[in-house]
Amino acid sequence: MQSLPLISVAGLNSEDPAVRAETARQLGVACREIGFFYAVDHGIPAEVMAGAFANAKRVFELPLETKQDMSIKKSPHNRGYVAMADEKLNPEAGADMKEAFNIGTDFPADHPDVLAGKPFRGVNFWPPIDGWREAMLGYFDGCLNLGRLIHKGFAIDLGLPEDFFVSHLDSPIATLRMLRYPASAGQIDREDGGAGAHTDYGNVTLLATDKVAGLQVLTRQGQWIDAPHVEGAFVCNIGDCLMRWSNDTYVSTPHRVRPPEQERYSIAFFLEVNPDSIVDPRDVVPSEAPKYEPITCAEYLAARLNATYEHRVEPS
Ligand SMILES: O=C(O)CCC(=O)C(=O)O
Ligand SMILES: [Fe+2]
Repeated sequence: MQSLPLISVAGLNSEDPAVRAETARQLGVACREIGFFYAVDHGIPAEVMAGAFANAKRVFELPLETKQDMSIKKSPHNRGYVAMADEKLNPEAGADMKEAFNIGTDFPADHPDVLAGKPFRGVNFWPPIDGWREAMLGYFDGCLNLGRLIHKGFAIDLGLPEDFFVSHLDSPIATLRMLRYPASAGQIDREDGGAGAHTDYGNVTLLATDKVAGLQVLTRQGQWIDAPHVEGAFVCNIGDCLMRWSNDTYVSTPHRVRPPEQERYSIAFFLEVNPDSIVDPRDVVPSEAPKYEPITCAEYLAARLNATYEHRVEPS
C-alpha cells in the first residue's frame, strides 16, 4: 500500500542552494505523483498548533444560536459558521456530517477593498471568546508563512525564479477552516460520510489533524489509502487552481473523510493567491501548449464555491 511522502520543508530555508534544490525536488515528485505530502520541520510550534485546536473546540461549543448569528450565509466572502449537514463537498453523495467555521484574511470594515465590495475582501465574524481572535490570527499568519515557503519550493521545482510566487502572495485569498466531525461510524454507511470525496480549489491546503482517523486519499491507481495523523506534521495537498496554473504538471487529488469512530477535529488552511493574480499556464510552463485560458484567482475561486454552496447562488 502506498503512503504519503514526508518532507522536511525547513530545507527550503537553507542558505545552501543544493539543499533548497533537493527539498524542492522531493516536493515536486510528491506534487506530480500523489498531490499530497506531510510537511515536517515547518517552524510552527507544537503549542501554537495545540492552541488552535483548543480554540476550534471552543467555537463549536458555543450555543447553536450564537453560531448561527455568524452564519456563512450572511457573508458573501466565505467566512463564518457552516452548520451540521449544511455542506455537500460531493453533491452526488449527500450531506457531510460535519460543522465548520471559516476565517479569512482579516480586513477592517473601512479597508478600501472592503468598502469597494471586492470579492473575498470582507470582515470576519469573531466568536465571543476571550483571546480567540488573537490566537487564531497568530495561527493564520504562521500557516500563511508556511504556505509562502512551500510556494518557493514549487517555483524551484518548476524551474521558475525562486521568487515567482512572491508577488502573487502578498495579500492572497486564504481561509482558515476549523472542522468538527461528530462520532458517526456505524451510523452512516457512506464511506465519505464525514466529507464527500472532493478536490480542493486553491493552490495548496495545509491541514492539521487530531489523532482520530478519517482522512483518505485516492491514489492514481484508484485505491483509497489512509492519511493517518503524523504528530506535528501538516498534511499538504495541491488544489485545482495550482493544477490549472501548472498546466496539470501538479495534480489535485480527490480525498474524503470517513465517518469517524470518535469526535474528530481538523483545521484546514486553504491558500490561493492574490484575488487579481492571473492564473495562466503560459507563465508557469511556457514550453507546453496551454490547456487552460487565463483567469483571475478570484474569478476561479468564486466559480468553484458557487458550485458547492447553494446560498452563494443568486435566486433567479
Ligand atoms: O478534515 C479533514 O481531514 C479534511 C478536510 C478537507 O478535505 C476539506 O475541508 O477540504
Ligand atoms: Fe479537502
